[in-house]
Amino acid sequence: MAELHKDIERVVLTEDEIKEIIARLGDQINHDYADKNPLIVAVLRGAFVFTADLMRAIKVPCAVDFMAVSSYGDGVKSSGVVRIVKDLDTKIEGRDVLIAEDILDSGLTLSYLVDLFKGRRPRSIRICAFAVKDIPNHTAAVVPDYVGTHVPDEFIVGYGLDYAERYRNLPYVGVLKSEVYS
Ligand SMILES: O=P(O)(O)OC[C@H]1O[C@H](OP(=O)(O)OP(=O)(O)O)[C@H](O)[C@@H]1O
Ligand code: HPA
Ligand SMILES: [Mg+2]
Repeated sequence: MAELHKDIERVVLTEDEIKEIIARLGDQINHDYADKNPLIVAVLRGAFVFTADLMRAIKVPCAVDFMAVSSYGDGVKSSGVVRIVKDLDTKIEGRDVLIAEDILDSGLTLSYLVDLFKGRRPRSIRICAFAVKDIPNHTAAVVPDYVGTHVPDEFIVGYGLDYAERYRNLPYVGVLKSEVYS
């Protein structure tokens, strides 16, 4: 277990727990895409760590492309507006698209991307979310096809997830001490 960063209140997912999640998601995807050649779309920046691990657990032929969007900026709350920073380079018409996302929180980012991609006429479109935040009395507009784990309704960092671009490099997921952002 890596040494705990001084800004982390507590660990939510250890490195070992993350490994188990990746192995399970890989098994599910390998089963469901056995005769397919999916295009994995990593949603940058947050999903780059998760996607790199997930790709190595996927044994079927697959390709990867990157879509960079941003809605949180340097804060802990969504701005409510999803900004495209970088679009895909791949034409997705007729492709089996699998979106790899680090976290589904308000659901705004994923519902925006699904709507955008649907207009490009892929053969299928599915979502693999590493973490889904359990927000009381909130029903997200999208339901992922593959869910790594559920996380509590707190701002978390690590394993690709940032606060103001920091902490993405932590190998575990943890809750940030509130004094860091308040
Ligand atoms: O469900 P939502 O409320 O839309 O939140 C989830 C999105 O927010 C984060 O991205 P962010 O905008 O912080 O960009 P980043 O990936 O570059 O950190 C995260 O990586 C997801 O993409
Ligand atoms: O809890 C979170 N942490 C980091 N980035 C995020 N983007 C949405 N929710 C979160
Ligand atoms: Mg972010």
